[in-house]
Amino acid sequence: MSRRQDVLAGHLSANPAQNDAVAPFPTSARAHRQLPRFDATLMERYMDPSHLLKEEVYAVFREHPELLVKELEALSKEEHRELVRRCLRALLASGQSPLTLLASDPRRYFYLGELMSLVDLSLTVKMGVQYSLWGGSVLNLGSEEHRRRYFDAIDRFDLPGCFAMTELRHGSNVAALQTEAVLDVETDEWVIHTPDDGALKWWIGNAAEDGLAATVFARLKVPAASGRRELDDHGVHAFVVPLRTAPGRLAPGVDIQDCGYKVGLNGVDNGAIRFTHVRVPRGALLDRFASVDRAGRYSSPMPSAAKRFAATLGELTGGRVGLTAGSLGVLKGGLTIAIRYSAQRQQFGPGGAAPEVAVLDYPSQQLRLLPALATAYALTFAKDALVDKYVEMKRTRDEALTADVHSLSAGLKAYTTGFTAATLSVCRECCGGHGYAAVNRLGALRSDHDIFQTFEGDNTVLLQQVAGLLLKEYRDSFRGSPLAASWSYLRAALGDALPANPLLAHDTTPRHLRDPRFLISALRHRTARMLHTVAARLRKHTRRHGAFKAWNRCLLHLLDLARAHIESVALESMYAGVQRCNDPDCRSSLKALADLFALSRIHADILFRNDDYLSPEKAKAVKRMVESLCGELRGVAVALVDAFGIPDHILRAPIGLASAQHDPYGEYLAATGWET
Ligand SMILES: Cc1cc2nc3c(=O)[nH]c(=O)nc-3n(C[C@H](O)[C@H](O)[C@H](O)COP(=O)(O)OP(=O)(O)OC[C@H]3O[C@@H](n4cnc5c(N)ncnc54)[C@H](O)[C@@H]3O)c2cc1C
Repeated sequence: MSRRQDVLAGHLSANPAQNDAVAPFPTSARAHRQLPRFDATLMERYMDPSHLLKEEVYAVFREHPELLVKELEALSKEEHRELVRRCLRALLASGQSPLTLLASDPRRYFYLGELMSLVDLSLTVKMGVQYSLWGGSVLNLGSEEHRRRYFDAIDRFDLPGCFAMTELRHGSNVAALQTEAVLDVETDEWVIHTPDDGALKWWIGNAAEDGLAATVFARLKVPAASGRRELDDHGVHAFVVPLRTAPGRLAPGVDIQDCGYKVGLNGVDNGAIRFTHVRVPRGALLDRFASVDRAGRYSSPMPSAAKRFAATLGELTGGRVGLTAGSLGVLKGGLTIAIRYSAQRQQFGPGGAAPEVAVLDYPSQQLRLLPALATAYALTFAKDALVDKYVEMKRTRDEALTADVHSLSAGLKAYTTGFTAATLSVCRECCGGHGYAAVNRLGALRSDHDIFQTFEGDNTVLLQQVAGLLLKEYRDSFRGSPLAASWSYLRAALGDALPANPLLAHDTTPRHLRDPRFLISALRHRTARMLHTVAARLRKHTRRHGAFKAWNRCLLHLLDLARAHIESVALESMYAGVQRCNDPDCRSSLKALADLFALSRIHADILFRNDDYLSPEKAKAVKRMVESLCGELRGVAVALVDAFGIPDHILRAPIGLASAQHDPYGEYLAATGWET
């Protein structure tokens, strides 16, 4: 035995599972109740009523296996971009019309984005740019005339386009953008101009190679109403501007540079754009919220510039809903790979004739993967509820619902993408060394997905918008205004923002700990308490330091508040989903997942102890219950990821395939070039 093996052997014998010769299974101290087995197909149908679309679009890739490359990161950016174009064209040729879906059946549109995320995230993002952003801006910010002119060509990808908002110097602070659109009243044209390098449009998807046109966000300037020589600056508005006169040929006054290789998503052609006095007709202004007449007079149906700006950005919520769905697709893929692999990967055992233990039997592995699985389910229910609200908002144009969807889409996008990014690293670690092989995809998924936390609203900035809206609702609640649907729980909870009653704070019985009424009210209590205290802190600091400084003094508290709110909303969506499920076996697993989601959040947040909402014994009981639920769910964990219904030809990671459950290493050996 070499010295290295010797040291290793010494280390191994200290492993409690190895030493526990009497009862090696389960590997945790307690035996767990077993959840009833359920039919994974039934669960899939329950979770995913649109599975027919899944079969339809995944069939395209079964018929064209050449579109499914194993190691996308080995392609040059040019090869990868070409592959993405071919995938998109194959989808369109199969009869999909993404922009039509976005306009008339958003549920299916968002689902399509989620489905494409495991084909190739570059494809999801390319489609997001083309349809949610470029198409969405024309649809939602333009008039009927704009829609008539561009809709079909965008849908067919005959008019690839961009959403050119971000500049070199400003991303999150959209109001500070510097690109100009000045009206030349004599020629009745806008002059689009980049005043300095800080205003170069940067990171613009579809710009480097394909984009023929773009929705450009620029400061609208018209001759001053007073008739003086200077211009009135009405702030940032959206304009349709041609970028190329034909593929490969830039329009006059337009310069574009490729943003080059990125950390991921190299199948998307991001570019930087300079405009030098580019002239477009006055009708190029997307004029749903503001228009300018032939004489150069500006008017807007909105009561204030701030409201107009908010309405303009608010119309772009569809992109965030799409990113939430795409991020969930990746989360489900990562968990499918890690959980299936962990269920068949064996390391160590009690010795003798007993087999080695599957790594998923170790409580440490369970604690890393199963609360994450519970979260994936909770966020799926929350996303479905958001999509329903989005559909309803589009139908009714109700103002309160619009505010609700705006805030929920911002919060869920931030929470989901942050959670997925963190969980992909956990999944990689849980697969050990083989998780690091490119062919097993976790690395590429992690790199490609990472930027979901930043684009279409940086997560830290988005969470602040959620906190801001919560505070507004809080203030309104004192004025007796009705609360929007997602916040309505706060009215009851605000009265309950004081420490819990001592009897409840000490109840450690399993029945109580797994009672949805307790779990929902615990998360509600936390949000209400945070809201109450941060509102008081803000009031105090604002008097002394002014609003901007006061906000930033409370910033961490505000971010916690927004996350707490999203967790409350997700839990309530999930319990509603548990109740709707008719199959008792599926329902038992869903209920266990919901309980685990809630209890793991309570366990992780010291506020519940600081607040005496939980006594010390109850906090320990919560921890034990989290571990116990992980043990219970272990038996159905593989079925729960099978129910995500990701076909092997789409998942492609050899260690995570359904077929690898019968032959753990066969696919992997074949993928790495070994004959078996
Ligand atoms: C691959 C890729 C594709 C993209 N595609 C497009 C596209 O097609 N069209 C487009 O217009 N843009 C696009 N973008 C740009 C993207 O939308 C911006 O990067 C994003 O909005 C963030 O802006 P920023 O980069 O200026 O970051 P910044 O706002 O400068 O953020 C930097 C850091 O500061 C923090 N921060 C900023 N403000 C605050 C605050 N108030 N409080 C606390 N912290 C704060 C952020 O959390 C972050 O950590 C893309 C970017 C990438 C990388």
